[in-house]
Amino acid sequence: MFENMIELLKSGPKRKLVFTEGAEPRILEAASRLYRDNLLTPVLLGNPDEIKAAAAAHGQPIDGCEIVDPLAYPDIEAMVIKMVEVRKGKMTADECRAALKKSNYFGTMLVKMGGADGLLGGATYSTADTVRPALQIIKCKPGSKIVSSSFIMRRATDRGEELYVMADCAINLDPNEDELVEIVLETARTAKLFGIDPKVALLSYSTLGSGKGETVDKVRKAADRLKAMQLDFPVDGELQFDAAFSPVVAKTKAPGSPVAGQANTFIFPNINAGNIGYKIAQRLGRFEAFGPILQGLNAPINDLSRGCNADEVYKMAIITTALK
Ligand SMILES: CC(C)(COP(=O)(O)OP(=O)(O)OC[C@H]1O[C@@H](n2cnc3c(N)ncnc32)[C@H](O)[C@@H]1OP(=O)(O)O)[C@@H](O)C(=O)NCCC(=O)NCCS
Ligand SMILES: CC(=O)OP(=O)(O)O
Repeated sequence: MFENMIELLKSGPKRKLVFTEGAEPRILEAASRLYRDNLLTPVLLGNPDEIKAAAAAHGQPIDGCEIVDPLAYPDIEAMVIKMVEVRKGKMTADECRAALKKSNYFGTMLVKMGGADGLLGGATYSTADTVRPALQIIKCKPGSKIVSSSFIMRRATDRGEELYVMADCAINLDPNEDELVEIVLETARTAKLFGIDPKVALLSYSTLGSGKGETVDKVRKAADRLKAMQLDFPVDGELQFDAAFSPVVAKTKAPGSPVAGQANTFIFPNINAGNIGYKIAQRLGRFEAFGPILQGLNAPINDLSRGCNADEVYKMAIITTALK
């Protein structure tokens, strides 16, 4: 799954990736490995003395990394001026100056001003605190109305690698019908970037009318709209997870569906279902979970789960930088 991305990063000019939590041991381990493997130039944010002390304490050489201290940045006033302009009257210069003391806002502005190619944060920051500066400063790419997210779920088996996509498990709390349609289109695009041929199931507690309720209606209406589009991948819904996944159950619950029993891209009706669902697959099903990979954003900025390990940071850094 990573071979093409690694090849791309090794062969092209070195891209710079900002890490907002520069002194965090998992970040230091991943940054050291990313530089050693000649994949990218890590930009570690924080106090240089603290970062160097943490790197030494954990035996991580970081000679190839850049260290930038938001509290001692020489061009901070230019950054404040740009941030006030981008926030369009929503933040004063003093508010921007205060926000830029924090590495989540500083790192996002560094990307906005072209000082780095992308950003990866969230090893200690919550998702909301990692993503909010990106929503406010980087904003949606042309043609997108919302930023959403997906997880690539991977598990090695005797028969090779199992790959699935799950969305939106991290950003939109309760997407409406329009937002669900956009999440499906963006998630199918993400699936293709990872070499997955998407077969998309819009999940619910009901299969094709077996249950009733407003949330079922929302999912079915979104699925009906998608089915009416000329898409180059199959979509169906509303489907329960067993009907979407199991060919045996699909025969009973959704015979004739182009997706039921073979879905590989699962769209949840809300963030409760999505976040719980992907973590169950990760912890009970022993899937590796790569994400949340942000979709619809104007620059490559990604979040980590606070439960991530150094290897997951390493892989998310590759994904973030390669997908620029
Ligand atoms: C993403 C999130 C932080 C945004 O919430 P928020 O900061 O309260 O949002 P606000 O309504 O104040 O909006 C802040 C800005 O972001 C924009 N925004 C909010 N949600 C957005 C979305 N889904 N897509 C694009 N822009 C969005 C708003 O338009 C606003 O922009 P503006 O300030 O330029 O007008 C919130 O939806 C959230 O907490 N999501 C769940 C995160 C989480 O806990 N996940 C579970 C663990 S992964
Ligand atoms: C994606 C996610 O759930 O993040 P965290 O575990 O940090 O809340």
